[in-house]
Amino acid sequence: MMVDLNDAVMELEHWKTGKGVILYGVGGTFCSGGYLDTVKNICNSEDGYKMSTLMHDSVLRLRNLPLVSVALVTGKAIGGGAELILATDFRLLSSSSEIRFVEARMGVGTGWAGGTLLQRLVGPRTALDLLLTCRKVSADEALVLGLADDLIEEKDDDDDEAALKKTTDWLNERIAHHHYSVVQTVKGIIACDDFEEERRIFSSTWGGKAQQDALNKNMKHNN
Ligand SMILES: CC[C@H](C(=O)O)C(=O)SCCNC(=O)CCNC(=O)[C@H](O)C(C)(C)COP(=O)(O)OP(=O)(O)OC[C@H]1O[C@@H](n2cnc3c(N)ncnc32)[C@H](O)[C@@H]1OP(=O)(O)O
Repeated sequence: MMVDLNDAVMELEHWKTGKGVILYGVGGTFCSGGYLDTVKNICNSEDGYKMSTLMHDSVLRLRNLPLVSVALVTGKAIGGGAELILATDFRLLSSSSEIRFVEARMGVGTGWAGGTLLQRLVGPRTALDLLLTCRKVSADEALVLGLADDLIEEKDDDDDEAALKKTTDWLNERIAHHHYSVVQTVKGIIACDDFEEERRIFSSTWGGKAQQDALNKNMKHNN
C-alpha cells in the first residue's frame, strides 16, 4: 500500500490539466494504518526511518500537488490511517466514521508525518491530547476540532458510491467553475506559504486567458 500510494502520487504529478483529487478507502474502512505483518518484519529503527521517509515523501508530495485534495473518510481511520487523512487539503467524514491515533498504544510515535500536520491543524495542545490519549474522535467532535471540514450523512455510510458522489459534488462546488490554471495557481499559493513564491505563481496567471475572459465579461460581484 505504501509503495502504491507513492506511485499514485507520482502519476498525479504528471496530470497537467487536473483540478482535484479524492483520497478514499473502500469497504467501510478508510485505512487502519501499517499492515501489521509488514510492521513486524521491519521492526527496527533503521527500517522504521526508511518507512517513515517513504511515507513523508508521499504525504508531502500529495500536499504539494497543484490539485485540491479531499480525504473522504468513511468508517475507521486508525494509526497511520488517521495520519493519512491529514495529507489532503480538506476532510469530509461520514457521520459514523471514527478517527483514532493509536500509535502511542502501539509503542511508537507518528511515522506518517501526522504529528507535524496534526498540530498545524488543531494546535499543539489538542494534538498532544489526541496522540497521548489515543481516544476515538467521532465525526461530530472532528468537526468541532477542525479535523473535519464537513460531514456526509449517515445513510451513505455503507454506500461508497453515494459518499464519493457527495464528495465529488462538494469538491466541484469549489473548483468546477474555475479554469484549471486558476485552481492550480490558488492551490500553489496556499501550498507554498511563501511571499516570493506567491508572487511568482500569481504572475503565471496574470494576463492569461482566464483573466482576459473574466475582464471581457464586465462582471459585477454584488450578489
Ligand atoms: C506509523 C503508523 C503505525 C505503524 O505502522 O505502526 C500504525 O499505523 S499503528 C496502527 C496499526 N493498525 C492497527 O493496529 C490496527 C489493528 N486492527 C484494529 O484495530 C481493528 O482490526 C480495526 C479497528 C482496524 C477494524 O476492526 P473491525 O472490528 O471493524 O474489524 P476486524 O478487527 O475484524 O478487522 C478485520 C480484519 O482486518 C485485519 N486488519 C485490520 N487492520 C489491519 C492492519 N493494520 N494490519 C493487518 N491486518 C489488519 C484484522 O486483523 C482482521 O483480520 P482477521 O484475519 O479477520 O482477524
